[in-house]
Parts: sequence; C-alpha cells; structure tokens
Amino acid sequence: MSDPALPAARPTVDSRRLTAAPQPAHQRAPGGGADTATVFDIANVDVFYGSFHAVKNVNFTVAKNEITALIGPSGCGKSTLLRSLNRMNDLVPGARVAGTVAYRGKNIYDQGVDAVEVRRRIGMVFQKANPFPKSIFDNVAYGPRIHGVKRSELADIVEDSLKKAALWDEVKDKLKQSALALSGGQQQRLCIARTIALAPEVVLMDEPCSALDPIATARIEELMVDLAKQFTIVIVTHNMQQAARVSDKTAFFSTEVNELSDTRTGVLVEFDDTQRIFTTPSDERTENYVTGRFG
Ligand SMILES: Nc1ncnc2c1ncn2[C@@H]1O[C@H](COP(=O)(O)OP(=O)(O)OP(=O)(O)O)[C@@H](O)[C@H]1O
Repeated sequence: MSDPALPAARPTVDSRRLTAAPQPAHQRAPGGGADTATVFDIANVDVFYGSFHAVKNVNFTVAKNEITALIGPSGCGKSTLLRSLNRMNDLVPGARVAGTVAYRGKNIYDQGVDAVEVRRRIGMVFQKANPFPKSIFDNVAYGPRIHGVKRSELADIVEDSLKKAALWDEVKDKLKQSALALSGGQQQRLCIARTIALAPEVVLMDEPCSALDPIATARIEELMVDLAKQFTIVIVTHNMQQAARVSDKTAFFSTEVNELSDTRTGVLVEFDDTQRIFTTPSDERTENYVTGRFG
C-alpha cells in the first residue's frame, strides 16, 4: 500500500544480529558508514491542545541512521513533539500541529498525505509494553496482515523481525504461546519486533525503558544501538545517562511560563551532538539540567 504523496519507501536491509557489547553511538564511525541524509526537517513546529500552547517553535533535523534523544523536565512537551513526528497526535482530541514536519522532504501534514501510511513508515514504541492478548506470532504478524501481506510470507517476516529485536532465540520454540506470558523486557522487545515488522524507516520510542529493570533496560539500549544501523531512531527519555549512552544527537527542551494564562509552554533550548550537550552545552539552562542543578 503506497502513498503517492510520500517519497518511495527505503529498500529492506538484511538483518544483523546483536553484538555482545554495543559501541556507544557517539563512538561509532561518523555516520556509522551510512549516509547522513536528513530524514526529518522539523521547522517552526507548534503543538496545541485546544487553546493550550503545549510546544512552541521547534526547529531541528533528524539524520538517517542516527539516534536522536529528546530530553527535558516533565511537561516540556517531549512526548507531544514525538507524537507529532508520525501524526499520532491526530488521534488525540483537540490536538493541533502547526509548522512543517518534513519527512524525506514532504510535509506529513500536507493535504492528501495518508496518516496510516505515515505511521507505517514512522513506527512507534510506547512507554509501557502493550502486546495484544494474542500469540507471540500473531502480535508480530498483526501489522503485515492488515496491510495485506500474503500468508506465505508471514513466517519469514515474523522470524526476521524477532531476530532484529533480539528476541528470536528466547521465543522461537513458543511462537504460539500468549505474548502476555513474556517478561516486561521481552514484551517491550516484542513490541519493537511488531513495529519493525512493517519495515518502517524510522522508529519513535517514548520512554521505552521506564517500566523495565536495569538488566532489561541495558538489553533494550544494546538493541537500540544495533537497530540504528538499519533504522533512524528518535527516543524520549527521562534518563540522561541513557541519552548520553545511546544517542548521537540530543534535543534539550524546557518550559517558559506564559504570564497571562499562567501555563507553561515547551521550548527547544538546544540541539546538538550528544557529547557536546553533556560536556560543553552552549545554553546555561542545558548545563543546569544535565549537571542536575535543575529539573
Ligand atoms: N492529551 C492532552 N490534552 C491536553 N494536554 C496535554 C495532553 N497531553 C499532554 N498535554 C500537556 O502538554 C504538555 C506537554 O506534555 P508531554 O506529555 O508532551 O510532556 P513530556 O515532556 O513528555 O512530559 P513527561 O516527561 O512528564 O512525560 C503538558 O503540559 C501536558 O499536561
């Protein structure tokens, strides 16, 4: 199912297995050997919920095969901005996005762009693992099935996606068992497999580790670094160490008080290489946040 209003989907790339110790993103060779083409160009983006101005005038770009982290104090609009990157905010009553979210040069909010196709190209993994009450196989096959993929191709897609999500070895003998019997960390990797089964180019992750223990978190972090060889990742995280460990670029958001309405609007304070944000940020607000003096 392709949308003529969107540029052609990327070709599928072969799966690569997880390596035991991932190289932190900022230590990988520049661009990781991949081209650094711009995937998103986010320009003058504002997001409103009814009359509430949640996020103001956001501008930054997301490069292919990089991990971009969105950090900042609670309520600064990280999740709101993330949801605006694949039109997930369309599903929130009263939400409105202004400005341009150009994906591969095309504004995803232009008339005629199919939001369902946008969400297939730009998948999303949520804070809390949300497997369907179905078998492991059917969870991963769900998306391809509803997109009309032939029955004969499903088993290969399920295996490939579970391998990419570093879950195959743990579940290959129990694909017919309920996904709800998996551990929290396994369920989150299953949700990642379910997302990548649709061969997206981008995976958005909204605090994917916040409900997991440190071991399961480390596993997902390894996985993210591995997945970035094939996918472009944007992650919201409360965990600054996580942003520092896995991401190439970091966007730091904060809030400004609107005197008249006594509400707070999220603003992008600084966007730069992750290493720079955590060592020599250019804005005092960023420095205060990353050194723990605020937030
Ligand atoms: N569905 C909604 N309707 C109305 N206001 C909303 C909605 N979702 C979020 N908001 C408001 O928008 C602002 C930004 O919220 P958002 O959840 O994007 O921030 P965040 O930085 O991701 O926060 P957290 O780190 O606590 O998850 C907050 O003031 C929040 O109350």
